[in-house]
Amino acid sequence: MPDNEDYILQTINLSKSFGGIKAVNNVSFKVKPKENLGVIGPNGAGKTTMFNLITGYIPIDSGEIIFENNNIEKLPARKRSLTGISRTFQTSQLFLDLTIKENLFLAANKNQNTYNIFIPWNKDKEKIEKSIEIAKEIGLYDNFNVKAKELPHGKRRLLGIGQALISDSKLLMLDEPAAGLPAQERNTISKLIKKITKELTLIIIDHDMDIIFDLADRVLVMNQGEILAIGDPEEIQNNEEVQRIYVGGE
Ligand SMILES: Nc1ncnc2c1ncn2[C@@H]1O[C@H](COP(=O)(O)OP(=O)(O)OP(=O)(O)O)[C@@H](O)[C@H]1O
Repeated sequence: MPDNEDYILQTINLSKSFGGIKAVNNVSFKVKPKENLGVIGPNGAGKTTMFNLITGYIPIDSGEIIFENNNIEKLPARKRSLTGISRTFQTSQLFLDLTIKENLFLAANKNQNTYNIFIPWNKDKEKIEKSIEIAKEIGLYDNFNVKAKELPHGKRRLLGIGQALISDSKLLMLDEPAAGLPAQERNTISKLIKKITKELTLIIIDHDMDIIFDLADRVLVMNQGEILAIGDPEEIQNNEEVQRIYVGGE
């Protein structure tokens, strides 16, 4: 059995109910450093709730979350993000009236105070350079001074990923980054994710199996709050129980 040190993230019997619904029920899994873990499952399976529990956006009912050998389940969301966990949301969290430059700069400053809007642009050379570097990485440097609201949907998603990336995250958690985008843009996002996660650990939720099977080293399948299966992409594609829950589905 490998030591805990071999894992960047571990959940142990993680559970959360909403009223009578067991949204996440005794979920235990481990993620290795730099691994890409895909998370799939039908609507309502508990995928986003699991993200919310790991990132601290909602409190757990019971269980443990261990990140780099430290229990983090009692830390508030902001402190978890400071340990190196960052995420995107299904719906955009951008400041639409601000430019790409400003959105990235604010995200870079979240260590001081979650999105401190009073930090003047031009005062922090290091963070400006980081914002430029990330804008180039996500392919948006040409739009650096364009307001987020003027960007098409696909570019907004890229900016959301840029915001998550800018804070030196070790574990990047992406919740349906390509949902609702046309095939070509999904492809662009998928390529970008592949490029940026070479040195990072990734957990990605998506309904697009092409994206998941292309990016993931392992795939975790959730159903009705529980883990139905976890394994390498081929194993999961051939798993009869997994096939059954998708029959007539997505
Ligand atoms: N804040 C909440 N209050 C009440 N019920 C909730 C809440 N959040 C989630 N649920 C319920 O918990 C269950 C799991 O929902 P969750 O959003 O985690 O599923 P999901 O797998 O992410 O689904 P989708 O693929 O549609 O995003 C569902 O039955 C959902 O209705």
